[in-house]
Amino acid sequence: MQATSLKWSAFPEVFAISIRQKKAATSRFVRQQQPSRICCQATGALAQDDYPGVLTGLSGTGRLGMSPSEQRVFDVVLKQAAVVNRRIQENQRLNEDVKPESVVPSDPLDLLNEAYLRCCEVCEEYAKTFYLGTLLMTPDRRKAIWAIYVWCRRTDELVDGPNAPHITPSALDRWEQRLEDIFEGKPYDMLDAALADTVSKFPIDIQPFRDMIDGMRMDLVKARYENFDELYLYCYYVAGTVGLMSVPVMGIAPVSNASTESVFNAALALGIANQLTNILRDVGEDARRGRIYLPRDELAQFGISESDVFSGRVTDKWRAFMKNQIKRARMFFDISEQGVGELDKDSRWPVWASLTLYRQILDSIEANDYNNFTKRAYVGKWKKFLSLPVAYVRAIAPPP
Ligand SMILES: CC(C)=CCC/C(C)=C/CC/C(C)=C/CC/C(C)=C/[C@@H]1[C@@H](COP(=O)(O)OP(=O)(O)O)[C@]1(C)CC/C=C(\C)CC/C=C(\C)CCC=C(C)C
Repeated sequence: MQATSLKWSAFPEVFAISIRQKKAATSRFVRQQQPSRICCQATGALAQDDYPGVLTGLSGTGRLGMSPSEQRVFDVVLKQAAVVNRRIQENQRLNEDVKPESVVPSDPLDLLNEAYLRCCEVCEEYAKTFYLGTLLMTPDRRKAIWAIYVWCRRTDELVDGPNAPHITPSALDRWEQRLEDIFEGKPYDMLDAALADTVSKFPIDIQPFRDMIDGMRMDLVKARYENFDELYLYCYYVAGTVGLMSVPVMGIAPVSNASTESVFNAALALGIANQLTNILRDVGEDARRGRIYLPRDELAQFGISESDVFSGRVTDKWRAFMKNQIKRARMFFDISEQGVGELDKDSRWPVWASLTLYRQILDSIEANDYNNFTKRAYVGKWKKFLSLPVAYVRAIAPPP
């Protein structure tokens, strides 16, 4: 495919992204109608015993003992689960066996076809492994995931892309207005049109999208995190939201007995785990941009100052600090693993694949003797390649 460049007319100053070139619900969710059982993620401490909520996983303890950030996020999780549960009830009332209908009408000139094709190309270009995983999903689902991916990528590029220095809060306000328009069925461009179509077909709520934009706002003004609670909120904004956006599309296995809330909770945990891993991998790179995405109080507990982070020396204190951070990221991966098997069977492979690959980055940081200042932790091609069949085997196992 040939490389072309697509400028966004609405945001010419923001960035250009390079591209190589109804029915009611589309997912069938069968839920156990029982009170929500959500884990709370006690964010302050690091020892396993100090995480009363985290390790209870899918049968956790609700609001009790939650930090302010957790409560904020917990409310969004409940709202997302309610949206999905409402759709299930509607479907049951209609007594329909709802089957996904092709989101692409048969008209060969249809712009929607083209819109999804572009989303597909962006996804293939920027996230090859993940793109391969999506090919296993049903056509409707993969198109929807591509559309969500593209919106997330564009949002992230606003603060991380080449035009990031020119981004102002008002540009983000305009981006949010555009989001509202998408949800009202008034897309601004082709890529927006794909998302507008997606959100009209799947029970997806706007809140995680708004929250991701809030995360970008946060990134514009904030370069330090006092404690893990602050960092947790940031991770939710920029990555936990992705999990919440994805579950309504991926669907929950009809044979699953887990509550909708617990599956959303696992998805949230996977986003947090991925973002924490990203942060730990990129400490040196971020420091060179004057940023430290590490809890300041925990650095202090280990006798590490800001200037130590900027000087980038791997000391025993640093190794000890990093061990704890890696342990926390792994806990979030562990929670998320409990939810993957509950997803619809066609959706599990890309999730297992991305989970396995991201998790291995933590191993690679350890293998680099915790030098995340000058050595980039990465998963080699062969390891990546081998992870795919392993993920596949896990994906075909029935829900626990
Ligand atoms: C199947 C699957 C993995 C679906 C998610 C697809 C999707 C919509 C991805 C959007 C990713 C994106 C562009 C997010 C923007 C913000 C951002 C950059 C977040 C970081 C991702 C990695 O980014 P980057 O490309 O910069 O990384 P590299 O430097 O190239 O390594 C994040 C770290 C967050 C990504 C978060 C997720 C993919 C959430 C995953 C959770 C689910 C899919 C839910 C699964 C469900 C259960 C029940 C566990």
